[in-house]
Amino acid sequence: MAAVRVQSLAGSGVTSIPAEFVRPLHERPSAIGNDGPSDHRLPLIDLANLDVSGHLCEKTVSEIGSAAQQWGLFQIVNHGISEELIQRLQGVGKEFFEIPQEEKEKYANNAAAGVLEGYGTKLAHNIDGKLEWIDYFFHILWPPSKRDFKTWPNHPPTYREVNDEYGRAILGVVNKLLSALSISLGVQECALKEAVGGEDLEMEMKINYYPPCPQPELALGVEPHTDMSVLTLLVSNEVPGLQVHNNGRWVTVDYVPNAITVHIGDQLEVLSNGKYKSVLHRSLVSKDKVRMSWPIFCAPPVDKVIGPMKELINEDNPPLYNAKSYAEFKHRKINKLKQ
Ligand SMILES: O=C(O)CCC(=O)C(=O)O
Ligand SMILES: [Fe+2]
Repeated sequence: MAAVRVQSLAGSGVTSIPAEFVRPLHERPSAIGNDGPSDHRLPLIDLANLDVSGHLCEKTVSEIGSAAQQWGLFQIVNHGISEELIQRLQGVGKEFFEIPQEEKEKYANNAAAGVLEGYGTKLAHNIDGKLEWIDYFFHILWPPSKRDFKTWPNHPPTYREVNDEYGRAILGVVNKLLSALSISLGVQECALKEAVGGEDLEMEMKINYYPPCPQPELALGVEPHTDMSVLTLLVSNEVPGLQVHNNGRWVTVDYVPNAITVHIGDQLEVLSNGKYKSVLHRSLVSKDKVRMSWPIFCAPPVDKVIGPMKELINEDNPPLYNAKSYAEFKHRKINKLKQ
């Protein structure tokens, strides 16, 4: 049976949301502790001076390191990716979601069978069977040898070239961030990149499409989670919705034009032996606007064994995490098994 798409449901003009989308009281956006004042500004880091003639600027490195420790999430500006390229990326993603439903269904994935690439809608596999107000598109972006163009949108025709260009540009930013995060840990500049597979590092593109929701106060776009990745780099359209959990409350991430939001993922928490925090985050939906976001998940190849970096372990700092292959980590996380 074909999945019911949230975009179709929203487009059918419903004025109340089906029961599966109604979150329990404590999860709702307005629950106590969920709507605390955003008095804390999330770190916004200017990368303009990060790399001056091959030397990483100490001040910027320390800003990145502190943000990774205290928040596990930060926004970066002057990252070197043009506004024009980000707009083109968003343009082709938006165009895909605007094609007729039956055209989109030609790309349907089969998440239940483990085929994640393609067009999808989350199936309920959380304990209370709740659904999320979101459809998505997902495909491997990097390395080029792992791309399967059959799973990429053919429409619009420029989808491939724009994503290729954006992927290459993002990889440059990822490399710089991994260098800065290594230095801030006190290990060699190339240490993290090597630990996550070097040139075999993989990047996955997800396009999140959150249709307008008649009862946004009862629903969630994406429920609270941490990303399994090393790093996630995300751009969104102008509609806010992403929230991060910090000091016992949810803090909304402001929309900053042309900024990229960087999440520390589970693999970096493990590699840093807990110094960097994999950030708990979720997203809310809007009553009358479509929200879209484009996270890129940077991950090790599945056979890469990830554990706390040896340089960080000594008598006073025992390893806090077990080493295991990324495939094993994913299996445990998806099946909610102990790591
Ligand atoms: O849409 C967002 O801002 C966040 C989405 C997210 O957390 C995810 O897709 O993993
Ligand atoms: Fe996420």
